[in-house]
Formats: sequence, C-alpha cells, structure tokens
Amino acid sequence: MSCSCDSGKLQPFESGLAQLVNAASSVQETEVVELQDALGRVLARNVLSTLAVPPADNSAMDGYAVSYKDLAEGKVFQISQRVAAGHQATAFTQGTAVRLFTGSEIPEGADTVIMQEEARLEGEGVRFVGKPCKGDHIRRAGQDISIGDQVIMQGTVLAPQHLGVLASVGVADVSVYRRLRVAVLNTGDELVMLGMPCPQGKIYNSNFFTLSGLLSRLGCDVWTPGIVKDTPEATQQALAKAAGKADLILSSGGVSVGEEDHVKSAVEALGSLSLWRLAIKPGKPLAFGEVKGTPFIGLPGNPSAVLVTFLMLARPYLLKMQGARNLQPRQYQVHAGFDRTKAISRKEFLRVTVTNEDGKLFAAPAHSQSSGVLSSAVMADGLLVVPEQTPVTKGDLLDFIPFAELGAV
Ligand SMILES: Nc1nc2c(c(=O)[nH]1)N[C@H]1C(S)=C(S)[C@@H](COP(=O)(O)OP(=O)(O)OC[C@H]3O[C@@H](n4cnc5c(N)ncnc54)[C@H](O)[C@@H]3O)O[C@H]1N2
Ligand code: MOO
Repeated sequence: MSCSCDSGKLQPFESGLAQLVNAASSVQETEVVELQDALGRVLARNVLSTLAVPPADNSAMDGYAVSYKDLAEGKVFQISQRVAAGHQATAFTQGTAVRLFTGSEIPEGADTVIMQEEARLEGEGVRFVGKPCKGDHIRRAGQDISIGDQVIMQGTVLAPQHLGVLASVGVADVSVYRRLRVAVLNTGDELVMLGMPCPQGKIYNSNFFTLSGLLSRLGCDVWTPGIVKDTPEATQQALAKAAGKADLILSSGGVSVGEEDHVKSAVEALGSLSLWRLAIKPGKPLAFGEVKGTPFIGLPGNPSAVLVTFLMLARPYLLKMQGARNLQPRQYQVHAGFDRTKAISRKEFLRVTVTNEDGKLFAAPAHSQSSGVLSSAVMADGLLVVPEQTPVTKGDLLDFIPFAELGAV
C-alpha cells in the first residue's frame, strides 16, 4: 500500500476514506442473542418471515362488520355477534351486523367495516348513516408482512423498529456479529484522568470520554491501558499491549510533527503506516496502519479533531468491521447562512446549527471552529461540509450531516 506519509502532501479526504474502508475486514464470528439484547447489533443473517402479519383480515376501527351488498338506506341491522380482538368469530349470518373492535378478526362473509361514529343504535339493532365503500376499514391478512418475505437484511444495524418487526414475526432471538473490542490510547504528559487532582499545566483527559461514548453508541467494547506518557518507550509499550487485546487500536494525540509526538514512529517501529495526513480540517494528521497485525487508527489530539475524524473516518471503518451494510451517513443539502471569502486547501467539517427561515434551512457556524474547542460541538446540530478551495456565499447549498445520522446523540 502506498503511503503519503513523508511526501509532505496531504491526501484528499475521499481517497483516504476509501483506503480505510477497503482495508477494513469484517468479523466473521457470530452469536445468537435474545431480541431484547439485540438493539444496535448487526444482523448476521437475512430473516425471512414464517408468519403473515396480520395473520387474518381484521378491523382497523371500533365499529360493525357487514356484507356490503346488505346495505340499504335506513335499514336496521340485527347485531348477530360480538367479536373482541383476540377472540374467535362464529359463522356470519348474512343480513346482520357484527359488533367488533380494532384488531377483531372479520368473520368470513362480512366485507366492510363501518366505524361506530357512523352507527345509530335502534333498540336491539343498529342503523348506519353515511356512505361506506366496499372493503372500508379492513386490514388484509399479510398486508404488513407475507409468509416468506425477507423482513430484515443481513448487515442491518438493529434499531428499535427492527426489533418490533422481528417480534411481529415471532423471532425471539437473532444471529448477530460479535462485538468489536477497541483499545483506546490517549497520549500526552499533560493529561490526567477524572477523579485525580488537575495541577497547573495539566488538563483532564476528555478524549477518552468522547471516544468511549462514540464507541458505545456503535456497540463496541472499550479497553484502555490508561493515559500514555509522551515517550517512545511508553508509546510502544501501550501499542504492543493493545495489539494483543483488540480488533482495532484507536489513539488520540501524538500524531503531529512535534518532538513529543511519538505515535507515528512507534507504529512504524512495531508495524507499518499506510496513511498519514489528510486534507481535512479539523483532523489533518490522521494516521492509519497496523501494529503487530492489529489495525490502528491514530486520531489527532485536539478534542474537536477527535470527534470529527472519528465520525467521518473511524466510524465507517468500524461499521465495515462489524459487518454493517450502510457505512455512510445520509447527508442533506442546506443553505450556508454565512459568507466566507477565504477558500482553504483542506475540506472543512464545520460544527453548525441549522435553523428554518421561511421554509429554507440555513446553517450557521458554531461560535468557535478551533479544533481545540469542543464546546462548540455541544451547541451544534451536525457537520457542514465545505469542499476544499471553495469560498462560501450566503445561500450556497452545502452538504450537512446531522449528528443523529452519525450516532453522536
Ligand atoms: N508544527 C506543526 N504543528 C502542528 C501541526 C502541524 O502541521 N505542524 N498540526 C496541528 C494540527 S492540525 C493538529 S490537529 C494537532 C494534532 O497534534 P497531535 O495529534 O500530535 O496531538 P497533541 O499534540 O498530542 O495534542 C493536541 C492538543 O490536544 C490536546 N489533547 C491531546 N489529548 C487530549 C485528551 N485526551 N483530552 C483532551 N485534550 C487532549 C493537547 O493537550 C493539545 O492541546 O497538531 C497541530 N500542530
Ligand atoms: O487538523 Mo487540526 O485538527 O486542524 O487542528
């Protein structure tokens, strides 16, 4: 694999992403889990239905079932039976009405339901007002799912609605790909872990929490050796330990060019680097390679660069490893709510808020786009993509990716 690593050139985002995703190999191991434990897991087999949903024609309304041909203006129908949902109907008597409820099975021979708001009780009978059409308010057997339908495809990340559909066809447990184990290494002598005092010159390790939160949203198990000191030895030691323990090593910090940045050289000492530095802002010094055969993604240390590079690069990589079918988030075009005459050479992912102005959506950059500032991501709704070398004029259409599409919720 060619590495732009020391050419001084920045690789375009698109080819970097393609390189990453192509290199990701999907796990093969599967496990069977109960449906209530399957949320967020990736389905390992297509599921075909052995049931029809609904299993029989049933009423969509509380009301009365009749045979359409019996309807005549002013006619009073005898109520021949009452069928509650979940109870069996007896044979239908032509010329009568059947009292039923939403979900009640339609007795064979009845073909139309009239809702109770259009019914008038007359003594023991019932008269209908209004003009029903034949077949009104009947939900047909199999209208949702037929026997043999493929209900959910392999590679689907199971959302609550998938669980509901699987339950509706009686699936109590499902085969899913095994969880990934991700090692998170946060490098930096300035870092202290939460719960410890934070003396002058130190900062709290916030990247660990951003990353472990993002990884949990993806259903990954997180392992960490703790904070990694800025020495070549400590960096190599942590990488070597992580290599035996994880499907992917994810680091933050130490990938830039300073004397205290040891991650790149440590990866090269223990394995290899196939990508370093993308033409993106934030996140330029992103690195990708392997350590003793374990894939490695090195995110820059700046907290917003961590968020953006994880969402745009590490996330599709992990989704592919998990066996997921859709790797890319949906994006929507919105109008720029700002002017920016200066074009930059890197593709930018701006943290923006989106508001509706007279039916048009406008994106406005959050208060700071510094890659060291994470609080602006808290105010934002998602990322606005500004292509490289492109000035922006208010009203221009640009791609917007909501945080919700990226699992950052
Ligand atoms: N001479 C140059 N300097 C820098 C360049 C460059 O091209 N030439 N690139 C800049 C860019 S762009 C970025 S992004 C950063 C990335 O640097 P590193 O990945 O080496 O990250 P660090 O230097 O270790 O840290 C950067 C910044 O982030 C803070 N940090 C690090 N880890 C954490 C953490 N776990 N929690 C909270 N904050 C963290 C760290 O204290 C630094 O302030 O390099 C630029 N420099
Ligand atoms: O890419 Mo860095 O995150 O631009 O500061």
